[in-house]
Amino acid sequence: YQRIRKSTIHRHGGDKLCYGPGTLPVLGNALKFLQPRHLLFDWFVHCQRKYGKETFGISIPTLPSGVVINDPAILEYVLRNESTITKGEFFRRRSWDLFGHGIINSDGELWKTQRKAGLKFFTGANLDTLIEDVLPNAYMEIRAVLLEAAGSGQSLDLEATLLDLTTAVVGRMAYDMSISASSPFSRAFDYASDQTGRRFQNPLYLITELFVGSKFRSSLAEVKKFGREIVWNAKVNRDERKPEASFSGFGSLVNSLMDAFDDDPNLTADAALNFLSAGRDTTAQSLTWTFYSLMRHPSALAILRKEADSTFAQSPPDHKSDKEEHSDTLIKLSVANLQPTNLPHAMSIFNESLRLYPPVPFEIKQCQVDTMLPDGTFLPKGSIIIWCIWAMNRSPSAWGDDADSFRPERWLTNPATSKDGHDETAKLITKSAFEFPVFNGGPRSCLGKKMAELMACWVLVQMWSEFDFEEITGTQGAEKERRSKNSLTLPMEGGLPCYVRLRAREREEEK
Ligand code: HEM
Repeated sequence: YQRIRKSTIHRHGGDKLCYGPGTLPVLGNALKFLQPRHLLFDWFVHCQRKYGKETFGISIPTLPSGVVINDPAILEYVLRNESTITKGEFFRRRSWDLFGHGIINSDGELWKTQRKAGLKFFTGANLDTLIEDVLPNAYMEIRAVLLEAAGSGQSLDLEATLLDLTTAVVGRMAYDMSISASSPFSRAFDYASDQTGRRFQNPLYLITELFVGSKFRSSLAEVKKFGREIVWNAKVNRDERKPEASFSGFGSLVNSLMDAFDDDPNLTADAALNFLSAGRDTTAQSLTWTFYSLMRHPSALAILRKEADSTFAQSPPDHKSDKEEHSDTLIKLSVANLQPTNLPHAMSIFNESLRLYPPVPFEIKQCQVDTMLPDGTFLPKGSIIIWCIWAMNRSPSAWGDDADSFRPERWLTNPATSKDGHDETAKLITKSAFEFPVFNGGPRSCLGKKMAELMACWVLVQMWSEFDFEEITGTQGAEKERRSKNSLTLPMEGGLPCYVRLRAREREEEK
């Protein structure tokens, strides 16, 4: 009896482990996982509301048994025990083809080496370069597209535009390369990411891919080819001793990675691709959902603009030409003036959007040894632990009865008292990484959190100061809550088609 008990998930103290609603006798939760992604999110939210913080079991035939956790204290335990509760084989097998030896996929020494190389990259000096040089230059390209759309009245896909921006920024910062979001690599990466995400929902993916996997395989080949190009480009730069190919500024990440891996091209290529994918998709998607939220909540937009206008008093930009230097055209922003103390309302809007639409909506870890969670749930070696950030972030016990509503004020100590909702004494509330796990927590917390927050504030201030965006609704289902399409992250299904106009303030002045 003891042997059987040690090989199954159970609760100490005699409490029975619950299983999610709709669990079937033999199939377990397999059918739930085959559903479209938004229905799976709904199911996790339903479970969260039914069981609160209680851990519950999940079972899918052919897969290791597992539990879903919902309690920040248990999540903290899981994330802090990185040496025994790791990414593991379950995750690695599914994402190997895309992420290979990269940081997202690795544990132990391989992970530590990449983490150290990454830490060298996210320095204060590099963040200054990002905000004062790389981001303004990359933005001038997409600003030209926005001005053209505003002039012609043509719609554009704002998600694609924001992805262009983050791809260009991460490409320049990390690899000193111009990368375009519409390149064959980017399209291949997008498809491969979608298919990799599906592997986590389909226990029979190995069989399915035998029949319908050829596009996936060619996309993976394209992605790997691009990884080799990054390394080749870095080597050329180093051999030519370009002054910027050093350990600070442009391209410094790939230099640190090559150094860490003794110039091994395969390891460096995998590592480089992982940083690119970790940084550009998540940031573009977080901005897309934030713009979407602002278009649907004009009062929050008014507060954002009030804060930006009063913090960065400026003359309206000259729209006549899109060829000027960014220094003549854009609001001058530095890392120091993009801090949350300076822009609490902008950060509250970004956080609230990240809460409702977390770019990494699920996480999975695997126990490398028999594990006892703090609530007495026993997990034999090999069990998986899942947490659904999408559902945790909508928990009424953690966020109140209005957890489903977009309400940036919940992030402020001094919720708006003035008539227009903008309060200059407001301060941003901080939450622990375990209560608000959008950037993960513990030793594997996101390395790019500060970079993402700075980019978000910069883009929100700059773009909304100059432009108005109007979501195109009326197409099928567009007026309803938008959904995410399948992926490892949270792209919007159908993108975010919008009309762009010069901000009304400027239009009024022009009349
Ligand atoms: C809003 C934007 C972002 C969000 C929501 C986000 C979220 C996350 C999450 C949840 C993880 C943990 C993933 C896992 O272990 O399964 C992570 C890890 C990571 N993120 Fe981010 N991220 C963002 C932006 C960035 C940026 C801009 C970069 C860099 C350019 C970056 C680099 C990384 C790296 C390197 C890791 C791996 C850390 C490790 O395993 O030690 N992230 N991020």
